[in-house]
Amino acid sequence: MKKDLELLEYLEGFISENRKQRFLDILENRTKHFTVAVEDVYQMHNTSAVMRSCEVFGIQELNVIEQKNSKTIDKQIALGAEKWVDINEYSNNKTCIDVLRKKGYQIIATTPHNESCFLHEYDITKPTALFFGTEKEGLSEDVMNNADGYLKIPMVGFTESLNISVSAAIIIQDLTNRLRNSNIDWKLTDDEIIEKRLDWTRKTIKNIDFVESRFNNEPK
Ligand SMILES: C[S@@+](CC[C@H](N)C(=O)[O-])C[C@H]1O[C@@H](n2cnc3c(N)ncnc32)[C@H](O)[C@@H]1O
Repeated sequence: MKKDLELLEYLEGFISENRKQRFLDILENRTKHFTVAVEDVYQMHNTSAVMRSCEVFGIQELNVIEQKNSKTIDKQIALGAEKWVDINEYSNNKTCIDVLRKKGYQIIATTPHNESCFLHEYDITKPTALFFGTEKEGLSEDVMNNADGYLKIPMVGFTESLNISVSAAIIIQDLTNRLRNSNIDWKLTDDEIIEKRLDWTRKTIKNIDFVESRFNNEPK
């Protein structure tokens, strides 16, 4: 971590004060208390729109399960969000569930069908991984059967469901808003903040490889 801090200090010399401050301000609002997982969402624009909502509302990690398709991100829809959100990719839904459980998340399947919990009644105390499914089939049986709970946005119209990215935006906005107004310890740790500052600063400097090699070759 000491070396990371020295490197960060060095690299921050190559970006503006405004940029540095913007990173700090945004990181103040980032959280890993909630994470989002999308399962086999073959339409790239939907995954990209979900990622954009994660970025805008401060969710730092997006988990992408792709058992059937290869490309997941449409950069024209993501509008650069892919640069600031961490994407964890999985080729298997069970692995994704296992990894997230080990990290301490409860697995919550979002679904228009199951009425076990309405969005506004959801207890936000525990770290939660929110799973979203495809337009046609929704979430797989694997995820539905392994979930610790189900979450539903109440609907009063004729149509059976919302679009995945619309439902993700509604759920993420509601839950992160409640989180920010709670006493829950939801912020990134100091070490996580340093790691992201380093990552984002690296992504901002054009000739980063050259700049970093100069730091590494300097006598310490
Ligand atoms: C178009 S819906 C899938 C509909 C699919 N025919 C089904 O039976 O689940 C796509 C995804 O959006 C989310 N979703 C849609 N409407 C929702 C609602 N009212 N509450 C919670 N999630 C919803 C779920 O993650 C769902 O898997």
